[in-house]
Amino acid sequence: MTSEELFLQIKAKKSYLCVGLDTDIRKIPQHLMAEEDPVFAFNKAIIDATADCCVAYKPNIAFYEAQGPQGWESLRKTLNYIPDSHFTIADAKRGDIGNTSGLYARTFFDVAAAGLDFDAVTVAPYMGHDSVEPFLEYKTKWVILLALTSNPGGDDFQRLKVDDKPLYEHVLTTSQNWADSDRLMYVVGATQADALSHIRKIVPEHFLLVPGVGAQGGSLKEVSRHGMNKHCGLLVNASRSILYASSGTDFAEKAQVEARTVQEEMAHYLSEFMSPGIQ
Ligand SMILES: O=c1ccn([C@@H]2O[C@H](COP(=O)(O)O)[C@@H](O)[C@H]2O)c(=O)[nH]1
Repeated sequence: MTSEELFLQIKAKKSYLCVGLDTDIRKIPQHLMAEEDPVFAFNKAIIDATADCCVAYKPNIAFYEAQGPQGWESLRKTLNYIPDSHFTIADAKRGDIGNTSGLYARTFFDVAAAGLDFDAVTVAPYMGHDSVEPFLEYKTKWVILLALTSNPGGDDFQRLKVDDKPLYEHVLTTSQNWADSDRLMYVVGATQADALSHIRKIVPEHFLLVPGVGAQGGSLKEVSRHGMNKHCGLLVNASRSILYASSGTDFAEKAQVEARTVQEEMAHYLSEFMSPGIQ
């Protein structure tokens, strides 16, 4: 999917919500455990309930890998079920020496390899340009580099000063010099909203993937105020607050209510903070 197509979806739905499919087999409502593939049954119901409210889905690969071969199969079925209109992100946080990164890229981008065809994958930047290039070789795909993450330990290294600038700033500026840097997005945690205005000056056009609203307590309003650009430029992720809004048979209904509430708030911010605003 191109960024123009993504922006069209954002405008049509008045939403920049990414639903995180962090499906924990231990949290799936009991009645689904009798299904042949409980994880897929859960995801299917969540996708049916939330597709109108969001523009992207982000399965976190850890939740599927932890289930072994069955988990990879649930992931493949889930990805195939997501409507083509939605941007898909493999939150895998990969990155290794070049030839190994090449295999990670194949895993998530080449349908003939592992049966997966994501639009984007999250990548850790700290092994440098040759660890990221193999992902960027897929010319229709996106790489989402970790810049300033939402967790408390994110500050341990990412805000350390190197040549008077925080390390995350070097990630942003150095990666801008790489080939195909127009197909980079960046992860910035919602809990790091104080840094967003500064980050926007460094990468004014790029999309930011912003996890950390909902369960982690980040403010959607502050993220939108400081992070939005004229093409919205934000994908704000919520996982647990939507997936586990209820643990009963009404889980999908409650997930829809939660996703709709976030979408309505987003519609408001698109009018307020996106210049010239959305009609
Ligand atoms: O900085 C980061 C990078 C990734 N994540 C991931 O996003 C979701 C957040 O889940 P919630 O339940 O909405 O808190 C999860 O998959 C994380 O691994 C992040 O939180 N922060």
